Amino acid sequence: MFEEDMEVAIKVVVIGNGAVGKSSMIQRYCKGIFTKDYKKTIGVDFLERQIQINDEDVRLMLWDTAGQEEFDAITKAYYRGAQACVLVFSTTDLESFEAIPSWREQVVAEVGDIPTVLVQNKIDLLDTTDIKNEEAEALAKKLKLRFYRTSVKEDLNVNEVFKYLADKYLQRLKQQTAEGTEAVHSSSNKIGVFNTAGGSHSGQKLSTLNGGDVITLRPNKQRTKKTKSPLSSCNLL
Ligand SMILES: Nc1nc2c(ncn2[C@@H]2O[C@H](COP(=O)(O)OP(=O)(O)OP(=O)(O)O)[C@@H](O)[C@H]2O)c(=O)[nH]1
Repeated sequence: MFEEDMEVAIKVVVIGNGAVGKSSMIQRYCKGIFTKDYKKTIGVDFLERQIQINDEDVRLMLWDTAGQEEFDAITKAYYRGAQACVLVFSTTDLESFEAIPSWREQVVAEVGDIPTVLVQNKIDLLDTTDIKNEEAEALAKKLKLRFYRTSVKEDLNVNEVFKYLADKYLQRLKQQTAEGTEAVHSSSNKIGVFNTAGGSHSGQKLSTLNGGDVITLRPNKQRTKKTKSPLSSCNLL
């Protein structure tokens, strides 16, 4: 479907109140680890992982935004250019559940209706929850979002969340391609393909990564035919 040697890169923002497990989820997915310590995210972190969806190489760039209000101004800027979104609340934090509609509104206001999932994390602690299953499901239905229950601690359903998003994103991309849409977009909230040549993004300008104004499609000269370990492409930037 896509030209050979093209690589699809998707900027995914992981959003939700503080301490719901956003950083842990990204670490689990990209590095395969879980730590009990809570270290509040300051501003924004970014990890990446490469996966294959139907023989297509997809690079997921996972942006970890702080859930704390004091970082609002910084994190808002990082929504720009997001192409998929994980909205997370915690099984043990009713407020984080109640905050989901406003997080969703904020995302839609910044980047439009991008592929999004609703995630209830920490389901290993279901015994202590004040959030009823039916309520969570009703919210997902109301927001028209796929709903996953995860335990980052037990490594439950984390892969599924990101696979679903990548799938959904590719479907939309293919649909646009089939409709003859240009793959170069001038608006940050449209679907596009990043030029990922160069491997790590640390040298790139943030304006490009952030969905600055232009997302271009170019050959990725660094791509090899070798099969990579899924965890080998994780870089902490
Ligand atoms: N029991 C349990 N604890 C978890 C799970 N996921 C994360 N935690 C713990 O929850 C705490 C907060 O996790 P973080 O990943 O730092 O939360 P965050 O959402 O990134 O927090 P901010 O950076 O403040 O936005 C940590 O102590 C984690 O170890 C889980 O699935 N189960």
